[in-house]
Amino acid sequence: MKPGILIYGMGRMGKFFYDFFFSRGYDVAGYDVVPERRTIEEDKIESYDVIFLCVPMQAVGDAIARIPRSSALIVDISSIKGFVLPYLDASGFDYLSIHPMFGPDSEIGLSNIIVVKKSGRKEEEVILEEFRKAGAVLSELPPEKHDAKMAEIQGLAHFLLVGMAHFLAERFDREDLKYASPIFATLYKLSSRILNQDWRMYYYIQKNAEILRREFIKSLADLDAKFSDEEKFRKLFEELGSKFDDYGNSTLILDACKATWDVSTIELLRGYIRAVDSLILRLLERRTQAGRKIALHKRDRNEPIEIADLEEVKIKDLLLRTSLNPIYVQDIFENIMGLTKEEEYRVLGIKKTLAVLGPAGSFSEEAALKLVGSRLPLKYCATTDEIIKCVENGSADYGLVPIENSVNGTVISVLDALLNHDVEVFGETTLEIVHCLAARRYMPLKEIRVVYSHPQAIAQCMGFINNYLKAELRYTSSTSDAIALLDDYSAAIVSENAAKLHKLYVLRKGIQDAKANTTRFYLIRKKGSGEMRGSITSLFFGVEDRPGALKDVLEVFYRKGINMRKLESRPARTGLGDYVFFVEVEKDLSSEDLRELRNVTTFYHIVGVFDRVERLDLWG
Ligand SMILES: NC(=O)C1=CN([C@@H]2O[C@H](COP(=O)(O)OP(=O)(O)OC[C@H]3O[C@@H](n4cnc5c(N)ncnc54)[C@H](O)[C@@H]3O)[C@@H](O)[C@H]2O)C=CC1
Ligand SMILES: O=C(O)C(=O)Cc1ccc(O)cc1
Repeated sequence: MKPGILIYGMGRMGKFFYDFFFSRGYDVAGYDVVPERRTIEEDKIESYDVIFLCVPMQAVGDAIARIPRSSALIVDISSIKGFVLPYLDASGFDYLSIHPMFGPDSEIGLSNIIVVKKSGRKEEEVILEEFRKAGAVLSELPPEKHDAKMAEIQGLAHFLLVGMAHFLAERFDREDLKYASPIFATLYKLSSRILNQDWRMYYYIQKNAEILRREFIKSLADLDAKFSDEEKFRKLFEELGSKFDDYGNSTLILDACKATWDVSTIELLRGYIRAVDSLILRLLERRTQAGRKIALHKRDRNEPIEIADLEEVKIKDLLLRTSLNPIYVQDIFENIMGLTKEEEYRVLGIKKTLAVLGPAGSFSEEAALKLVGSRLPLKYCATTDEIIKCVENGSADYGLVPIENSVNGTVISVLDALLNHDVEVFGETTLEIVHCLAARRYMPLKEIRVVYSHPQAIAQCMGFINNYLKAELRYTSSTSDAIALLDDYSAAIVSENAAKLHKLYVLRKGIQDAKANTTRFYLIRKKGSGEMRGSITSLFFGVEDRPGALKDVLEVFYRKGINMRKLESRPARTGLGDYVFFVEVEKDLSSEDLRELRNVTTFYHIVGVFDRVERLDLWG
């Protein structure tokens, strides 16, 4: 069970952690002295398992005194521990003290988090693991060492930046930025970033750095002397250069380079866009490079290369942080993730494909994505016969074929093809079929003049059509044809997946008459390409043309207490009245079962032994 999380103090960091946990599916609430920032009132605080204390450092004593006593775990995120831990120690609460080494507008996945004190509570590990999963690097420092390190890391850095701004304030103005170099522009931006935040936190950071700051000022004076002497200067550069050698090719510099431009004319704006595009390209290369490393790392640990749920969370996270059109942003990032994944498949030598009934946006694709996330390239086929042939001839490793629908019954063509091709069933999955009425724009139902769709989809939605629409019905041979024909006064009946893919507006969802409309799919592979294992067996068999022949077979199942889930008869194609039977039984048939079957059939052919599959195991 995920712990319920209360954010106490909904300012900059509070809002950050609220969004962070919210997008990961936690029950999160916010409380603040400012009533408009609250999502709950004070009397509900007690019901949360974890309280993130996100008030300013000077308010910690007061805040902790006001929090109703409970068994909640407090999480302290303050910048300087010496000022706040005494209050937490005296409070009687269990607490976890961490220092997120990033501001609210930074990326947690590129950041460090220092763990300063742990209480040993189990909620602690859940939270820390969530940070790790997001990509943060966790390290540990006890409180005193933490504060000493922060004097160096933040105290000195902020001092230098504010010092530079202070010194230049009278002699430098914005206009001069047109002369800026990348290094200057970066420093200038960092000073502005600090100076435009609440001064109190920076004051506490400096208060913690007072002694070090004095030492630093003294060392600057010594340095001045070294800077005036060529030999001393050379020596200093060489010594320090060999110690500080992590320069790399920082994108901060790349960013600052063009960001100093005064982008007021159209030519400069065009140039600016070119620079941004090239920056995006460099970043995409880096993302792919990182993906490549992750893929190799995961292969060594025998882990699946991508977890689809994690991608969804990543995209949700991004959408929370932008006011750009979410449909485009989602699309762009799905593509970016696809790009990285393609690279991962390439480095790992994964060429496996899963053949499904296309085109993109089909129900079959939806079922496939449930099984493989986007870990496996899909091959879109025009017919189920094509899928089965692709699997048989090796041009696809796996296939997904619909075997029955709760409304329309067995898919006969698939059944027949399974008997006649060298493929085997190694799993099954089901998909709830939900039809949507979708259009190119939002419109009231009465404005729709034409509805396009596949005859089967229209047949499944006649109740809704008769009750709510006054539109002409036009049949198309596929969902994509229906979508291609749309204009501003027509709608199409399509899956939600297809509506999303084609950026259509979903006017109504779930318009099918039978509210439980489920399709069952078989996962197939080339015959003999894997172990046959599972609790369900599918088989064809033939019987002699005499009374009671089928009964004898069914009796074998009956006698052995083997439950039958499906029975179909198909013409044997050897003459009128000759039949082949297809059954699914709930057992992995033993050699003894098969021996008995042999006695009562003219032939039998096992198509598969399998279980229900939730995720397709790529490494198996
Ligand atoms: N801003 C930053 O870059 C970072 C801040 N931190 C730490 O995070 C903590 C919070 O900082 P920010 O989010 O920047 O502050 P902030 O000033 O943006 O937000 C503080 C929030 O707490 C509320 N508040 C004040 N007193 C309160 C009280 N007694 N009870 C309830 N709510 C109260 C305020 O109304 C405000 O909404 C500080 O301990 C800071 O050192 C840590 C890392 C980075
Ligand atoms: O972005 C930076 O470099 C910061 O320094 C932001 C920051 C401010 C306060 C903290 O306690 C941690 C990080």
